[in-house]
Amino acid sequence: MHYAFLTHSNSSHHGSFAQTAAVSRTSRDCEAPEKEGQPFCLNAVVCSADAVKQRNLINSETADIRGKVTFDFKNPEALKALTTTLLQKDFGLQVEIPSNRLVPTLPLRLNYLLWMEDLIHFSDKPREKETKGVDIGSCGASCIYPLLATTTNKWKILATEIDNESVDCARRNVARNGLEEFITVKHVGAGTILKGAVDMDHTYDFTMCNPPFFRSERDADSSSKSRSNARTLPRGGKTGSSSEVVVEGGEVAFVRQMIQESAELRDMVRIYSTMVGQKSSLYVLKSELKKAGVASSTQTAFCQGNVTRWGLAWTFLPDVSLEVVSKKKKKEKPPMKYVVPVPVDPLCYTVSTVTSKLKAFFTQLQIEYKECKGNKRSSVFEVMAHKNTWSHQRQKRRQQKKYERQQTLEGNNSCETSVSDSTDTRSDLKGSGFTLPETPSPTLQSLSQTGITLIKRKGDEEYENNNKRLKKEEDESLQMTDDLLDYYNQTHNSGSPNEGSPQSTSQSELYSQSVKSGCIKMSQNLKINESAGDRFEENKDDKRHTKIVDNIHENEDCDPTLSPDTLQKRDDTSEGNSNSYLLNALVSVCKVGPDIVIEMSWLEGTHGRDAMHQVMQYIKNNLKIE
Ligand SMILES: C[S@@+](CC[C@H](N)C(=O)[O-])C[C@H]1O[C@@H](n2cnc3c(N)ncnc32)[C@H](O)[C@@H]1O
Repeated sequence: MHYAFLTHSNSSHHGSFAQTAAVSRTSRDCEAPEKEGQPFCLNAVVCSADAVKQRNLINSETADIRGKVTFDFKNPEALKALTTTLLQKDFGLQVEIPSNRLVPTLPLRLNYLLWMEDLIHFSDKPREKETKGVDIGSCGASCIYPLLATTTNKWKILATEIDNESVDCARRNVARNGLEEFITVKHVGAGTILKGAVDMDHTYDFTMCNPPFFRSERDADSSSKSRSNARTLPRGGKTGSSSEVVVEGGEVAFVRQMIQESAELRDMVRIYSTMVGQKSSLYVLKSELKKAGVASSTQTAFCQGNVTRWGLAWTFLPDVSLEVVSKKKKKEKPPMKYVVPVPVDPLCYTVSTVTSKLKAFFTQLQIEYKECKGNKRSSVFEVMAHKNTWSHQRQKRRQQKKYERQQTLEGNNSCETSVSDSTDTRSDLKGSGFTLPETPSPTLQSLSQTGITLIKRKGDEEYENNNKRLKKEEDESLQMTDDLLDYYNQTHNSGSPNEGSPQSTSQSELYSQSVKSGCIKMSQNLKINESAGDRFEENKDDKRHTKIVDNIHENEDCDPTLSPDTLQKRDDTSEGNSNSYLLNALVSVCKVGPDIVIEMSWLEGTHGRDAMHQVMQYIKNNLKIE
């Protein structure tokens, strides 16, 4: 007989619970594909379940026609025997569970504890201090959370419970495992959740709670009509007394009271948390948290097989950033990495030097940043950008130069037809007989932006070469624009361009021809790159290609003669509104062996990961340590 054991595979920094943890499925379930987004992977750890057999968990009547024996998950006695067997086998715990009490399913309990571990870890609690927590009103008869938490982490737990019978049984379970030094079981009155439970002379690292979810016996009955039709019936049998799972007002009322009491206790506890049984409750409770004025909060989903529960945590301490924990876990793709090159003076090659440079860039680019962590070996920031300040850098610089030049001219020249801006220059030039191509530069601009920052793909030589050539040609052509303007300004200031010398005509013709041929070449290149892009995207990501093409069109509208301000305004308006982030990412600077590595993990943003790539490119281009 083989059982599928769940192994936690996506968590945890300390690697505790890396051991096989619990059984929750039959071997038949094990063959079923995992649910999408499920944070656990089912490692089919094959184990001989002699102990399970010995305790008659296997109902031979449930053997199918091929003689395959299955586990009877509907049978509360079988569930109880399974849980106690696993606690013994995997954690060395001897646990008694009375027949009329809740049988804890281990994967869910472990999920919650692992999340708690992560929260504590990221809350930067000093390592040397022992971890003290409270298992509020949910120690139950088994005292499951305190037993697991102390066995695996040596945390000290105050476990509270209102039910007399459960309190007695929980105390026996603690004593049976010799854990009195770590766990205190406290009998509390029903009217209080936190205030009457915690010791006012102490501070705690966390509180946790698996509250009664239901407001009535009827709700608790899985076969009742109150259950939505969209939900499949639970596979497991019902265990537990109504006093354990039912509370007036259901979980929302229970947790609401908990939040209100936490607002009074505030900093006495670093992180408050609770499990939530229904997703709909989360929305209500999150607004309660807002009302209570918490400093930060986070939520997560515990997915195990068919059952999903949610975790909600909050803090009143401003230095505990819970959002970062959930965001860190949310990131689906590996972070972007950049190994900072060693400078001439290796003494400057430190995390703090790189960190200060990054802070300066963020300030310069108007990217908000919040330092989450900082020490000699690493620093972590959460960065938020509302607008794109890093694109069009070259264009903006060039525009700025032109402006400055024109301003100098205006200062020097009282001529009526002085150049006021590049658009005027264009029309003046037209009138003057110079042939300025109608809109050469939009194409160039579009190439500048699409070709360089958007079309670029790793590893495709043809692509890289095209981009390099585009960049070179663009530089040349734009340089010519500047030269032409210079030339025009010179001739214009010294008289009418119509009176230009043969030299001026030949220069303008030369210019016009080169720009034209540049444009033709570039449109060809654009096509080449587009088709290379097509090939690249064919089996990959159609959206990406659409995006490239969209950007080409968007950029074709771009007038190179726009003022730097107008350019910026255009960036601002095209890049989303003030309520949404264009980019929200985590940036870290870490010492990894001899290297200093900058990592960027995308969290969210209206422009996807492109914005993060662009900011990283900006850093690469500009980071000079000396
Ligand atoms: C859903 S059970 C959870 C039991 C156990 N922690 C587990 O996860 O299996 C909820 C428990 O909270 C207890 N409880 C309900 N209200 C309480 C309160 N105000 N203070 C303390 N315990 C309470 C119930 O008696 C019950 O044992």
